[in-house]
Amino acid sequence: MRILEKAPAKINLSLDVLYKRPDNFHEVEMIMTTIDLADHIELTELSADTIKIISHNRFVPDDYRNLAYQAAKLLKEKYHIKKGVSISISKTIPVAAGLAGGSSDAAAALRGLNKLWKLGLTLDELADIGSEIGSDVSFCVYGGTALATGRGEKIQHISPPPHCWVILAKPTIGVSTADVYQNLSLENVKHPDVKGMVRAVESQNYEEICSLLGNVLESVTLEMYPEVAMIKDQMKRFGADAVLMSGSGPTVFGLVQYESKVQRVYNGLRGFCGQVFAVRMLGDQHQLD
Ligand SMILES: C[C@](O)(CO)[C@H](O)COP(=O)(O)OP(=O)(O)OC[C@H]1O[C@@H](n2ccc(N)nc2=O)[C@H](O)[C@@H]1O
Ligand SMILES: Nc1ncnc2c1ncn2[C@@H]1O[C@H](COP(=O)(O)OP(=O)(O)OP(=O)(O)O)[C@@H](O)[C@H]1O
Repeated sequence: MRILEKAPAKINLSLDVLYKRPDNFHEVEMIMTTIDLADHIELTELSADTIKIISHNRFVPDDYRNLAYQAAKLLKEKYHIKKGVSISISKTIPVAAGLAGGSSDAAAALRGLNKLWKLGLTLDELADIGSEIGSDVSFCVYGGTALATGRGEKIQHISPPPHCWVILAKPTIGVSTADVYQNLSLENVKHPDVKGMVRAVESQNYEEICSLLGNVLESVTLEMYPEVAMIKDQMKRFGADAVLMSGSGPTVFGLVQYESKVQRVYNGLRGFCGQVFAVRMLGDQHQLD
C-alpha cells in the first residue's frame, strides 16, 4: 500500500512573543496560514521493522534527525506498530527558512501513517502527538488558518484570509530558530496587534491585513543577517502591498492583491535572491488533499 500526502508551507501573518517560560520556550501569540508551496510525501509499507527516509535534498537529514522519521517513530512506539515504513520526501519548501518545512513533513507523515496503519486517530489527536515533535507541527497537522498560542501548539481555527498572492524570497542562508529566540530581548519590542489581525482576517479586510503585518522576531534576524532587510526593501520597491519576514526567517514574504503586479515583484527579486516563489495563499483547512 502507498499513501501520498501534501505538506504545505506556512507563513506567520502576525507573531508576538509574550514572555520566556521556565521550560525555556517562549509563550507566543501568532496567526499562521498555509500557502500553495508544498513538499510531497510518499509512504510505502516495509516488511522489515525499520523507518527509511528517502530525500534527494542534501540539506535534509535522512536519519532520526528528520522530523518525519520522528513522527513515524513516535506513532510506532505509542501504538506498538511492528511494521516498517519508507518515507520519501520530495522537497520544494526551502530548508531552515521560517516556512515550517520540516514540521509540515512531520505532520504529513502523521496524517499518512494514520491511514497506512489504520489507527483511526482524529486530527486533534494527531496534532497533540505532533506537539511532541515541534511547536509548529500541531498547526501543520490541520493546515488552514489559525491563531496559535502556548508555545505554538494550542490551535484555534479562524476563517481563511482573502485571496491574494504571496511572493517569497529566501536568501542563501539558513537560520536557527533556537538562536533567534535566544537573541530576542523583550524590552522595547513593538508588539503586533494579533487580535486586530484576527479581526482583519475574519472580515476579509485585505488593506487592514497589510497594515497589521508584524513579527517580533524580525528585528533579531535582521540584526544577524542585514541581507534580509535588503530583500524587504527590494520587495517594497518592486510594488508588494506589504512585506514581512516569516517565522524566525530568513524568508521574506510580500502580499500582492492583483495578479497583474505579481510578475513585476517576482522578477525584481530574481537574481537578487537565492530562491524566489510566487504562490497563492491557501488558508483553507480543506485544501490539504
Ligand atoms: C518561529 C516559529 O516557526 C513560528 O511559527 C515557531 O515559533 C518555531 O517553531 P519550531 O521550529 O517548531 O520550534 P521547535 O522545534 O519547537 O523549537 C526550536 C527552538 O526554538 C525555541 N522556541 C520555539 C518555540 C517557542 N514558542 N519558543 C521557543 O523559545 C526553543 O529554543 C526551541 O528549542
Ligand atoms: N523533513 C525535513 N525537512 C527539512 N529539514 C528538516 C527535516 N527534518 C529535519 N530537518 C532539519 O530541521 C532544520 C530546520 O528545517 P526547517 O525547514 O523545518 O526549518 P524552518 O522552516 O525554519 O522551521 P520553522 O519555521 O518551523 O521554525 C533543518 O536544518 C534540517 O536539518
